[in-house]
Amino acid sequence: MTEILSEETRLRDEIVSIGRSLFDRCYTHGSTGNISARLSNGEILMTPTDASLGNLEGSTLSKFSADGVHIGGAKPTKEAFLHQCMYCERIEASAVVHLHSTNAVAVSVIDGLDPEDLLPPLTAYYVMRVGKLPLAPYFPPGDLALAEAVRERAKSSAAILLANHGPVVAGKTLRDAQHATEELEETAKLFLMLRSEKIRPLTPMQRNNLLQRKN
Ligand SMILES: O=C(CO)COP(=O)(O)O
Ligand SMILES: [Zn+2]
Repeated sequence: MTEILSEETRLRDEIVSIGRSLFDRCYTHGSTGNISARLSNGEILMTPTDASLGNLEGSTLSKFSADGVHIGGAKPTKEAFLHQCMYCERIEASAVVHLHSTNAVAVSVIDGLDPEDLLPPLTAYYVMRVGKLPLAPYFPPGDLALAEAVRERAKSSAAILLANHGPVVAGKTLRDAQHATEELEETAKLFLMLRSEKIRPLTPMQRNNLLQRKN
């Protein structure tokens, strides 16, 4: 019991500090984005709806039971079901980060990219932290159909880009999810910078080699 309580306290603190760090560095703005963390007993902490990630309070985070019932804290993010769908499909995950990071959102509105894998393997860290980035079709924020579209794609990818909206990323830890989301955003920025250049992404062999190592 004491162990669970201290794990929960640590995760509450970490959600607050990661939210502040992402917000302060403009990875999301206003009241956009949400963060969640799954405890080892299956309970899930989530950021409240309409909260700024720059200004969260550990004590008011929303809490869900392992079977998905809201059992405490403020009214949860409208994307609660989307986070739950990620956890259902990514059994290794104990954290999910969703942002409206500008460059990733820009990529999410470009027509004609491969919806199974939007970005080329520009760098080793992109392959190591993100790997593959499918597009989920547009549905309004908080719509159950959006969460279902994400669930489908989460079977084969821990990072998904929501069309005309933003990225959602699952990680083994909050730090992993944060770092993967940042890597995704920076790679989207590089991709946009290089759109008119002739580029030389990593080769399939270089990519596969990294995917086997993963660290
Ligand atoms: O990013 C968001 C919706 O997609 C923010 O919604 P919430 O304020 O409900 O978390
Ligand atoms: Zn959103």
